[in-house]
Parts: sequence; C-alpha cells; structure tokens
Amino acid sequence: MRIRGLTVVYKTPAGELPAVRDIDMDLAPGTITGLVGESGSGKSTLALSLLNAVQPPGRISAGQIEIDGIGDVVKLRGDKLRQVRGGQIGYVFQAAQNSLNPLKTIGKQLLDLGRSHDVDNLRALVAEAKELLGRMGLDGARVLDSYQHELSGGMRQRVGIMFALVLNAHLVVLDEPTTALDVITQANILEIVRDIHAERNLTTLVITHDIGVVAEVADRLAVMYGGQLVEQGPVRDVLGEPQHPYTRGLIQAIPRLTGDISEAHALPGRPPNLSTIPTEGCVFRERCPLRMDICETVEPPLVSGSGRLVACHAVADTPAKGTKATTGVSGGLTSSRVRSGIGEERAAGGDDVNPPETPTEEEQS
Ligand SMILES: Nc1ncnc2c1ncn2[C@@H]1O[C@H](COP(=O)(O)OP(=O)(O)OP(=O)(O)O)[C@@H](O)[C@H]1O
Repeated sequence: MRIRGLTVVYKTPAGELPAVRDIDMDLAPGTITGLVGESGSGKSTLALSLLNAVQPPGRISAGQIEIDGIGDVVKLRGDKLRQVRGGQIGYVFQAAQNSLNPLKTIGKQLLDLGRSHDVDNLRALVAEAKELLGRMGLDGARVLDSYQHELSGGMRQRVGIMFALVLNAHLVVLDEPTTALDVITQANILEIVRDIHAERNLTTLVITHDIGVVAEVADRLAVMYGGQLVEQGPVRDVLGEPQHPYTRGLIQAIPRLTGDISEAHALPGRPPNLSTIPTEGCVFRERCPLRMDICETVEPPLVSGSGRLVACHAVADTPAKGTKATTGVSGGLTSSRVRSGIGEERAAGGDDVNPPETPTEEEQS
C-alpha cells in the first residue's frame, strides 16, 4: 500500500480543518507497521481512510491510497468499495470487543457478512471461521452459537480478528487491538496477531497509543503527531535511537521495571486538537525542548537518512545562526548517522532536502 499526500478534513463551526495532513507512507508486503501517537493525533482517521470509510462530517480532501491489484482506494465507490472492504482489507475496529451486534449470534453475523460479500459457499466460510477461531484457542462451534454477552473481552477481540480475516483479506488494520484487555489476554492477542500475520503472509497495520504493543509486534514504526507523521523507520532503530523529540518524549514517558522511576518523564503540555493544530511551522513546536525560530514558520520536511524518515529542523540541521536552540533532550538527535544520511542527500540533490516520493528499498527493508 502506498499512501501519498493524504489529507482528511472534518467540518467544524470554524470551517473544514485537517485531522490528517499530507501523509506519505508505505506498507510493504509481509510487514507489520505500528502507528503510534497520543489520543487525537489522527491515527483512527488515517486508518479509516485506508478503507475509504471516513464518514461525514469528515472527508478525504486530497491524496491517493494505492493498493497493488486494486488501484486507488480513494476513487472506489459503491459495490467495488464494499467488496474491497473485508474482502481485501480486513479491519478490526477500536473496541472491537464492543462492536458486535448484541441481538444476533456470532454465527448469524458471520452469515450476514458472507451474504453481503456474495460468498457462494457459506459452509466453507463457516468452516474457515471455525478454523480461525480454533487457531486462536477458541472452540469455534461454540463461539459461533454464542451471543456477544456470552463471551469474555479477549474472546470478543479474537472474534473481531476472525471477522477481519475470514474473507481472506491480505491487508489487515487493527485499531487498538489490546485496549481494555488485561495484560495476560493482551499478550495472548499480540501473539495471535504475530502468528497469523506470519502464517498468512499478511501486510498489517497496528494502531495504538501504547508503544509497548508496537515493540511486541511491529517491524516498522510510524509516529504521528497533530495529524502528521513525524518519524518512521524500523522499530528497533526508532525505539533504540529515537530522533524526533516527540518520539523521544513518548519513550521517556514509559516507566521502566528496573532502574530509577524518576527517569520516566511525562511529556509536558497537551496534544493539539483540530482547532489548535498550528497551520504553519512545526506541529510539535509548542511542546518541543529543541524549539528554534525556524520552527515557528517553516514546516520541517520529512527527511530520510539511514533508513529513517524524520520531520524536525533540529535533526535535519545544526541550528541556523541567530536561532535559539533550547537543549534538554540529549543524544541521538544529532547523531552522525542522521547527519551523514542527510549530508549524502544534500550532496546528491542540491540545497533543499524534499520529502522523498518513495522511500528507497533500503528504507523499506
Ligand atoms: N467526527 C468528527 N468530527 C469532528 N472532529 C473529529 C471527528 N472524528 C475525529 N475528529 C477529530 O480529529 C482528530 C483526530 O481524531 P482521531 O480519532 O483520528 O485520533 P486518534 O489518534 O485515533 O485518537 P484516539 O486514540 O483517541 O482514537 C481529533 O482532533 C478529533 O477530535
């Protein structure tokens, strides 16, 4: 999946405001990408766009979402769009454990899904559902005969995953798959996500505000703030050596089991909402310890280096003359790896480092 220039706006009393702005992102086949960010950063809006399922008062106002073999999802309408949803892209909704129909058994809901996708062989569909549920440690026949209130939260979440996969989707989006589950069930669900992803060679996007979840399952990590992607890269690199001050802040806010508890620092301030997202300059500057004058007016481009994409003036450049760089985040940000990556692009491409249209093969791997 290649997302280019994706912008999604919501109609508000102050006019249409972007919740997702000019996003470029690739989901490479066979990878699990984690998308993290605080509440309100635009994760669910981005995820719904992937199915062209943003509802009024929202709409996709610009961009393309190309999927191999399908084309641009943004342009799909009617029957074709309905077939792609579920058939090619499976979606496990936020709080999936509460999104089942309370008045119908799971089996009845499965048959409804099959009929709405013109599945001829409903018996085979039921067999596939049982097999998937069995694969996730459940008694398929019993679950299909149950109403949602007869199942635990973890069981319902597994039913949600079954619904996303039963039509053989190859691209799967899981929105907060483990929220509201206890830690044991959480670990269990993540193991299932990993196993089924590998077995079926899926392309998976896991949306979460919990970096721990991403560390468990993802190959790649994308960090979102104020409707924009501020850092992307291989999960180990981003977590091991975060470069954007927001990513660093998110990681520093996690309390450790070992070491000094006082080492965990909450990110100061609050994330912006639609009406307070800055319309020029850097979206993160209000909370940034490395804020410089340039951040007020110039939006930092997403710059690539060493397989990483980062949108930060402080990472991309030494502070320009006359700017006031505030220190406070140490290490990593000015690492020679980033500098040399950016330096190489400058040498090759002139003064301006523009966001790359397509990440290189090295970046994707
Ligand atoms: N139907 C809507 N109408 C107006 N604004 C909306 C609507 N849905 C979302 N928004 C706004 O869009 C922004 C992004 O919301 P979104 O739900 O995509 O974020 P999120 O990162 O998924 O948050 P959460 O983790 O809380 O679900 C927020 O400022 C939110 O208030």
